[in-house]
Amino acid sequence: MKYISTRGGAEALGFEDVLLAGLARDGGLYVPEVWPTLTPDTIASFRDKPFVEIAVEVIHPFTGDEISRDELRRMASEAYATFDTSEVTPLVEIKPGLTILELFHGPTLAFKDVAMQLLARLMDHVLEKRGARATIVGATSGDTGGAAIEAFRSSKRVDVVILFPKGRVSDVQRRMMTTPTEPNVHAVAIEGTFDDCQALVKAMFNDHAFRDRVELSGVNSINWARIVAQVTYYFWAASRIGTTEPLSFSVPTGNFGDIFASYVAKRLGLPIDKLIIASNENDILPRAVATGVYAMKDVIATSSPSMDIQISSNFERYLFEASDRDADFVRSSMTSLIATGSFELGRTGSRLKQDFAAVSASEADVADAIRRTKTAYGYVLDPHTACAFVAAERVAPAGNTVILSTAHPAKFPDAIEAITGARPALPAHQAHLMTDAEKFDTLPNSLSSVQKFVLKHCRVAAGTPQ
Ligand SMILES: Cc1ncc(COP(=O)(O)O)c(C=O)c1O
Ligand SMILES: N[C@@H](CCOP(=O)(O)O)C(=O)O
Repeated sequence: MKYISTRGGAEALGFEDVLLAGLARDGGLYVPEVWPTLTPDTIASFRDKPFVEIAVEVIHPFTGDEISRDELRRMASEAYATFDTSEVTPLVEIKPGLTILELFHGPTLAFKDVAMQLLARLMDHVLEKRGARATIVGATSGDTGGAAIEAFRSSKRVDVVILFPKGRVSDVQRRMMTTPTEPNVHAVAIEGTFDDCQALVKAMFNDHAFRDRVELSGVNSINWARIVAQVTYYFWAASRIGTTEPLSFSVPTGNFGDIFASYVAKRLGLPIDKLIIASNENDILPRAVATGVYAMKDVIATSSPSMDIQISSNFERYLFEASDRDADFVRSSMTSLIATGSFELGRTGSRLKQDFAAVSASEADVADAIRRTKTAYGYVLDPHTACAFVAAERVAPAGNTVILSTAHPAKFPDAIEAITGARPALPAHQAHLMTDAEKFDTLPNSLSSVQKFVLKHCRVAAGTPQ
């Protein structure tokens, strides 16, 4: 299996190289040269398989022979043993036809653990094989950072620097990044927004001398392996719901990673009815679907901070597909976005409307949904999941709809307490979190400052022997 860049100007790479590369050298995102498919019989056989086996079947077509099924199975088994349930991502039917897919049973209580726990094992495996080392620089609006630090904190071959927007993540999210004490993990508060953090990361990838010097790698969903590992739970959900009718999925959306994973599941052959993009008040995607123009506004701080995003990285992967793989169109759209803050979707706009429905949930909608589901079903949604609940109520067709629950409500205790009057407790394994000492640096939104920090802290640049 080879991967090509959405901007058409980078060398095609195999899975292991794409895993380590993160962003393509022309600034684009990697996608498979050819989409694999799973047969209806294979998909039907998932009904009797545990999560790990489904993951192996879904991921292996993307790794090809570079990673054997047995190696993949071993790594997936280890990764998902860190979850608090053998089901990994259990389903809860709250009313007939409406099911919550709980993706928050991993160590940092958000859906990021599903991919990150596997990604860390895959990266260590490949680096070990090559006798190499890597420096990961990641951007987070709250959850990717904690998941990455947790997954890589015992890695001997990887240093991790995570940039988060100062004052714009919850206390629990921040502490998951700032309390680990291992010397290879570093959290940095940036004086800016998540979009600024993500732009800094992309700028470091596009500075080839820097990139090569630190062996830069990425764990944001710009990394193809993140997307692939997130495709697994769409198949898992369908296998457990067990209907032959296509399902609809309502997906809380920020960086367009998880919803793009649902699109990949559909391309692989999973029968899907409607894919619903659920945004908070940062409604760039619903506006793009409605108007055919992708136009940035200032970011608004909401009770679902992880989705306070304007530049949805993975939308580029979708544009590439919807334009029938027109790399020139993708490149000029991305150039226009950076230069002017917007671009016209052109003919991809009608495809977007066919492929997705999109809803923006206001803060009042979110609070109302959290109160109503608590009263009606005794179920407390986190604010991100509540956006997906609101979206499903508005546009889901008849039939079975799955709402992706991307975080545990205890990650956002202040927001939940303000809405319901009750403060959700952290699970026992995180009970120490709010009293542990914190360690982090604060930097301005400046590429040179962040690069200096990375150079100072990463072992590759320091010349530590392999
Ligand atoms: C809790 C939570 N829900 C939803 C999202 C949105 O996911 P994506 O960025 O893949 O669209 C995020 C951030 O990525 C998140 O942390
Ligand atoms: N919501 C994310 C933002 C980064 O998304 P990613 O999926 O590209 O890593 C976060 O919580 O950090």
